[in-house]
Amino acid sequence: MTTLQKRTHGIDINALNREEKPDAGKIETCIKVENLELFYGQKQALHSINMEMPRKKVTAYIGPSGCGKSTLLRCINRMNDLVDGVSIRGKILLDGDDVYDKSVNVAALRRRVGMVFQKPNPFPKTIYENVAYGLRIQGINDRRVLDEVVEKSLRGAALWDEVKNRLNDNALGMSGGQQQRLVIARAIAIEPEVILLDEPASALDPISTLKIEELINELKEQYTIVIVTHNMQQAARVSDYTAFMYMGELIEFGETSELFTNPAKKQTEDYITGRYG
Ligand SMILES: Nc1ncnc2c1ncn2[C@@H]1O[C@H](COP(=O)(O)OP(=O)(O)OP(=O)(O)O)[C@@H](O)[C@H]1O
Repeated sequence: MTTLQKRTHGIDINALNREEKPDAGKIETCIKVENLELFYGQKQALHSINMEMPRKKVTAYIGPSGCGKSTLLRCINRMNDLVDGVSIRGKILLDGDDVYDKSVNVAALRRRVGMVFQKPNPFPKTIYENVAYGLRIQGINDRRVLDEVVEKSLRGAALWDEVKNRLNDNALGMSGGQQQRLVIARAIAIEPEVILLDEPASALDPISTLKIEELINELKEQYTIVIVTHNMQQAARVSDYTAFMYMGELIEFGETSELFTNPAKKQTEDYITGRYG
């Protein structure tokens, strides 16, 4: 083991040296970021970001507080459009089409790119209606269709067995970890292509965190996942690719196993070995 590996703060390097490299097989780009710059008013929060996130893989954004991780994540489904005074230059291509193109229907984009936030945000409705919500607003009210989607989505979010006998209970009565999986079920019910997770486990206890991490591992069979996390161990455990950001710049992007064991940049090494951040 190299000195660097010893210093990577408990990150299980052996787990990273997976036999199956993420690049085994064909890698297709799902999301391509080209020269992306973002300003909050006069303040520049993202500086010429370029990266390609592979399809059906997990990409993690890491970096110290305020480096722009959430800002970059929120560009992918244009959540930043809702912030006053934001201006954005550059492109984000989803399957080759620029999400910032004038012709893009933002509601349709957000159906393709679901999002889960740090704090679970179920609606004050039943468990069933939380999951059915996205279909209902598309005008789908056929009970058989809804039943099927609700069950499939709750199974997909590893929650079905825990809630199948209480689907009509209010979702606000669930534990935080269950609520977060419910919100993931709500996101997958409308069959998005991409799921954005903004620190999805930071408000949860260790067991719920583990469940979310296992779930992420299962979800990448079907979805392209981008996750913001403060927790480097979590990035190392759940992601195939990692982007290290610092002060609005993308410092390094690559396979997680490579970035954590053999970072190309001194700044990345300093961060993952805990010298700053
Ligand atoms: N709505 C906003 N208006 C103005 N400035 C903002 C806004 N949101 C974020 N910023 C600023 O943009 C920069 C990047 O913030 P962002 O939240 O993207 O960073 P982050 O890496 O996700 O941080 P954290 O890990 O603390 O959540 C920070 O300087 C922040 O203060």
